[in-house]
Amino acid sequence: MWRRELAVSAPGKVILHGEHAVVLGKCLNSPLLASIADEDESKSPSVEQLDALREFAGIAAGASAPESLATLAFLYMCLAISAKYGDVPSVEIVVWSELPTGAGLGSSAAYAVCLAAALLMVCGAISCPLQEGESTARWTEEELTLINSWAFRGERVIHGNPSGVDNAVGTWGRVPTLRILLTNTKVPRSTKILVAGVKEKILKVQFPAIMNPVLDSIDAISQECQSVLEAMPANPSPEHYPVLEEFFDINQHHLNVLGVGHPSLDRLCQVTASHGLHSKLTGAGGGGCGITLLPPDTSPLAVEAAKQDLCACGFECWETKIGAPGVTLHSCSSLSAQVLHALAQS
Ligand SMILES: Nc1ncnc2c1ncn2[C@@H]1O[C@H](COP(=O)(O)OP(=O)(O)OP(=O)(O)O)[C@@H](O)[C@H]1O
Ligand SMILES: C[C@@](O)(CCO)CC(=O)[O-]
Ligand SMILES: [Mg+2]
Repeated sequence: MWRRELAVSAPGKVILHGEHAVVLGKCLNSPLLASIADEDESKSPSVEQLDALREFAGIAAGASAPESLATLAFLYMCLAISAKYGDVPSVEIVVWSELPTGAGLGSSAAYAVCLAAALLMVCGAISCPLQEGESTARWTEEELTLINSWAFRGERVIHGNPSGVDNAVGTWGRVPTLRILLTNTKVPRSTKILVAGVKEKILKVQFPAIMNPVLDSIDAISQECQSVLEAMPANPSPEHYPVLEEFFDINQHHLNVLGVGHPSLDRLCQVTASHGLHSKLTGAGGGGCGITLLPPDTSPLAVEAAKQDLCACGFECWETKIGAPGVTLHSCSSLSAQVLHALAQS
């Protein structure tokens, strides 16, 4: 029997500005996202399709356990891709994530992007770009667009009403820009429920006039932040940062107004502020992760002290840079021992 082992990876994401506003039609100014809006089949899967799959898999309506949503997304993608491009051959799929799931870092989109790429490749809808002897390879722009559109549909299963931002980052990646501290409050939350809560709040009779200006302001912050980042040189100097820090502070307050804050995130912001650093939640909020901007002149001692205080709150933090390549195909022989070990345990 012909047998080949391949690995597909996709990055998670950190949203600087625009979470929630993007679901409500703001901030969609990137050509990547325009391609999502143009996607004819972006309304699928239908409610009926999902009901039928739930019945088939014995998953109760409204079930939100991670396994149920992951299974449903897999079943939908596998069947819909088979129906459109020809049968998915017999495959064994092992999934493992280095990202914390349900914490605001786009784990659901990374999962959907990897599944889309793997399923489309095994049924021949996209090529297998890895040549003999290569350790990694990426797909063509046209193939990435197809991967992204199927990942978006997978996201719809897990998340209900995704904007498409997370799967676009998982597919195309992002160039490195800023140094940040990424903190996981470890407070679990569901993106689906938080996004639905914001929608409900905005639709209340008296609220549109109150909430729409908040969304407009978040949109303006995203646009201004983009202008500042575009004007920044590769090695930015400290004077570019005060305005970015103010954007963080203002947006964090706005997100609290939308109802997606959490006491753990307030604590995170207070702790970092006591070391002169500015933070905001990232992703859907309600717990999960926060990001702290680290300007180039931040003293290493201040970063260390902030990390210690955050860990003392029971949080976990990493110093990192925003930026990663998008979905990538790897030969199994090139995977690190740590990844191979994790896959063997999955
Ligand atoms: N490695 C994985 N294996 C299986 N399912 C996964 C995996 N990673 C994520 N998921 C699915 O994604 C769900 C979490 O998605 P959710 O959108 O709530 O959080 P997130 O994507 O981590 O954060 P955000 O959407 O705010 O960036 C899980 O409940 C599970 O169904
Ligand atoms: C809250 C949200 O804006 C970001 C989740 O990472 C949802 C989305 O864009 O789909
Ligand atoms: Mg998600």
